[in-house]
Amino acid sequence: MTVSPCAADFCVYNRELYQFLVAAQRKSIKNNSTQIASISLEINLVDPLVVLNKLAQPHQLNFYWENQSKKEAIAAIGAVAKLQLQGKERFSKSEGFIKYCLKNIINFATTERTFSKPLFFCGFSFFDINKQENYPFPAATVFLPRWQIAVKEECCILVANFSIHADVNIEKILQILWRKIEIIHSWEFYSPHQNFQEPKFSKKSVANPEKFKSSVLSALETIRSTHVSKIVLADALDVRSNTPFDLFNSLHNLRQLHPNCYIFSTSNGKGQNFIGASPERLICIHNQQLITDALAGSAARGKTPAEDATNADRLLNSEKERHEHSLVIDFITQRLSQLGLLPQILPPRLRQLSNIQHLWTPISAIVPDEVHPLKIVSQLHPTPAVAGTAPDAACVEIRRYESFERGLYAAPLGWVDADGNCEFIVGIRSALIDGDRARLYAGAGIVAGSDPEKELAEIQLKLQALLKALV
Ligand SMILES: C=C(O[C@H]1C=CC=C(C(=O)O)[C@@H]1O)C(=O)O
Repeated sequence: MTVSPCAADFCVYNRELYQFLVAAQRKSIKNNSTQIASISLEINLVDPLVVLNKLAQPHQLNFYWENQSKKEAIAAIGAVAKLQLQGKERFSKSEGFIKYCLKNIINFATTERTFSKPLFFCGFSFFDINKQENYPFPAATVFLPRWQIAVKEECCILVANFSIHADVNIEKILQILWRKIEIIHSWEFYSPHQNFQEPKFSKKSVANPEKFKSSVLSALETIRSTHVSKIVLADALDVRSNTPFDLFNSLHNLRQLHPNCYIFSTSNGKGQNFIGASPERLICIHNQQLITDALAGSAARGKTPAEDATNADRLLNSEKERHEHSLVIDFITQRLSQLGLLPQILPPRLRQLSNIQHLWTPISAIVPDEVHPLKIVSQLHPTPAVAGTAPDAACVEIRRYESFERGLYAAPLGWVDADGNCEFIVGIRSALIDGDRARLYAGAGIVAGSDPEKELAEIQLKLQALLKALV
């Protein structure tokens, strides 16, 4: 067996770690409560997606997150603590659960680097309650993973979380830890291959194109005759493959095809996964500095630089697209102000993706200590970018027009740490994968002046970008 320099360094920690775990066990016995020992170590550089692929078991919860522009990727595998629930109070109950867990976490950190603390991974559904009885994900899932492997700018940190109580064997925990690091290090030079095969799928739109266009016409009538000024209508595409979908290769394709989107995946521990490549950040808080995106209003990328510039120009100057966009800015600034924050609207710009471009206005604010990230998530979700205006009334229309359960589509997905840092995206451009079946989702904002034909084309463009990655 070859011992890498990094592995040799770990022996230095062995004694300290042993003492740390013994102290955690004493505390657990004294308080008559389970403690969570969270150990963070810098390890050799591995690709978290490779670790996810090799380590994750279908019966475990897991989570994958990647942002190439920030040089960040995280894989979270297994759960030492989890909460799954539904209902109106799902955000506040999730916040309570995280705070409760944090009281029992004791940290052993050998590094102060980014992602050296345990993160709580969260996945919410669009609605408080999923009406489809057998929808495979609950309306809220929060978990503290057993293994968290994160890369930030070429530095790889492993966080291992262990439940400690009177009966655990400390020597065995250390053995499990060192053995796991050894295994993870053996994947150091492993990199996935790009794998764009000719699709062998059968495809079926859940609502056929004619039905979608007629829903747009009805939505326009609602907009004309009521106080609802925007409704985001989505469509779902069901795809069936000859063989089970390969999650790992699909995620790898997504990150190749959409380098400036957030690549994500979350599993329910029962074999179903929800994956995607989202351009939309709901909130990111780093050292109390919050940033959120107003993202709405779309145009295709051009096939030539000249066509691209014309499309961009048309988008920037379209009254209809700017109105659709401004509804999102107004809502976000209003909701942040209601929380006592002072939102600053940054200059508008374009968010240009591989196949589509959007109007984009980042909004920033400082978050006081007492405002938990999930409070902000609950205030912002759903924004008019994915629901409409006013969101509550628009949601009633969405339930009326869409024949499928949105589930995790267009809902908050992300992580929170103990210091109030977090990042949540909106789960758009996404798919629910179940063996050889996938359901792909995409939506478009309908406002006065929307053309059913163009809205359908926008949705198809979004679905195609996702479909291309699935293998
Ligand atoms: C609801 C989706 O996109 C939203 C985000 C950006 C642009 C949008 C639009 O122009 O309609 C949508 O509001 C989706 O892709 O499923």
